[in-house]
Amino acid sequence: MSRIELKHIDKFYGSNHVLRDINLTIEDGDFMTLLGPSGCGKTTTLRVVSGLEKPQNGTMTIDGVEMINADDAYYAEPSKRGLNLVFQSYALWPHMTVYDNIAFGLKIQKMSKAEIDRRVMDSLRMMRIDMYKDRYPTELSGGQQQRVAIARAVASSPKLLLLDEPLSNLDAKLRIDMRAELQRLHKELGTTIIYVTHDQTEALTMSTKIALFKAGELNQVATPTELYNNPIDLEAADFIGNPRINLLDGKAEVINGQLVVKSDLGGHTFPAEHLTSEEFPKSGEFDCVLAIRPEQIAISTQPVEGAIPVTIYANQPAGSETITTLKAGTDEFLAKDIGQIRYDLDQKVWAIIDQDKINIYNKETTRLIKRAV
Ligand SMILES: Nc1ncnc2c1ncn2[C@@H]1O[C@H](COP(=O)(O)OP(=O)(O)OP(=O)(O)O)[C@@H](O)[C@H]1O
Repeated sequence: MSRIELKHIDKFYGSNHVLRDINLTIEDGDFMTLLGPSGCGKTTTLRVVSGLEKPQNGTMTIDGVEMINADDAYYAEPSKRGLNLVFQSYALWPHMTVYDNIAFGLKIQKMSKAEIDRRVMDSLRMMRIDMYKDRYPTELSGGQQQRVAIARAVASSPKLLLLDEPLSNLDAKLRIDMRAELQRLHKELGTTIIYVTHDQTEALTMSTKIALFKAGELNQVATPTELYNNPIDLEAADFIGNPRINLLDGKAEVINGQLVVKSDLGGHTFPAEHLTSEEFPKSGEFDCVLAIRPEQIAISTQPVEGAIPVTIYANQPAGSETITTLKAGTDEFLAKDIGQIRYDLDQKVWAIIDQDKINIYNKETTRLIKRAV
C-alpha cells in the first residue's frame, strides 16, 4: 500500500522535453494505468517513479517520504523506494528454474526456507504457472515467462508494483485471462499498481484510474468510466473507444445559458447543467464538433419520431457484434449492435440517437463543452 505524489516533473533527454510538468497523485490501493500512444512518455514516467531516471525538475513522495527533489539534486536509490518493477523484457535468469528465479530475491532478504516456499508457491499459483516450477526459462513460452516475471515481483510483497506492458507477449485469449488475474491480484494483494500500456482495453478493464498522456503531458486523469463517457478533448475522444467515436461538425450558440446546437442531426438545446465550466464563446455562433459513440446509435427499419433517415453504406456482422456504416448526406457514422444483424446495402433505415449521450466539443479549442449524461 502506497500513495505516490508527483509534482511538476520535467524530464529532458538533451533538448528533447519528454515529460512536461507532470502532476499526478496515485492514491493508496489505486490501479493507475498510464495510457497513450507510443512515445508519449509513459515508460519514462514509470522509470522516474522507480528511480531509473532522474528528472531535471520536480518532486516525488511515496507515503509522504521525499524520494525526489530535483532542486536539491536528491534522488533516493531505487532499492530504497519499496517498489518492484516488471519490464516488458522480463529478464529471467536462464540457469535457474522457475522456482529458483522467484526464490532468489527472497533468499537475499534472508527469509526462512518455509516462508520462501510459501511465497514462491502462492505467487506461482496466483499466476497459474505452479506446474512449471521445475522448468528453466528456455522451456517456457514467452507468455509463460512473462507470468514468471510477474510472479517474481509479487512474491516479494512490494508496497508498490510497477508493470510496463507486462501482457505484450501474450496471445489474445491469454491476454483476457491475464487481465482477469491481474484484477484479482490487485484486489487480493491490495498493492498500489502503476501499469503502463498503449492498449486501451487493458486500461479500461483493469484500472481504478487512467492517466492519459499526450506528447509528454498529462491530458486527463479519470476513472475508466469518466474517461470513456466524457473525454476531455477531441484527441482523447478519438483515442479511446473501439470502433472509434463518430465526429460530426456543427454550429453552436449559447442562448439564455443553454447551448443550442445545429448539425445534420437537426437542432437541439442542451440545459446549462450539462455544460462544462470550460471557457467557450458566450455570445455569437461558433464551430463545434458532435461526438457520438457507435453503440449510442440504434438502427430502426421503420420510421421513428425524431430519428434521422439514413442509408446503409456497409454492414459487418462479426459474431458477437455488428458494425454498420450509415450515410446521411455526406456524413458517415458507425453504429454498433450486439449480436449478428444484417441489413441490405443501400437500404433506407432510421438512426435513433439519444441526445443526452452526445459529447460536444469547441472545434477551435478542441475542449469538451457539453457532457454526456
Ligand atoms: N534514453 C533515452 N534517450 C533519449 N530519448 C529517449 C530515451 N528514452 C526515451 N526517449 C524518448 O522519450 C520519449 C518518451 O519515451 P517513452 O519510452 O517514455 O514513451 P512511451 O510512451 O513509453 O512509448 P512506448 O509505448 O513506445 O514505450 C520518446 O520520444 C523517446 O524517443
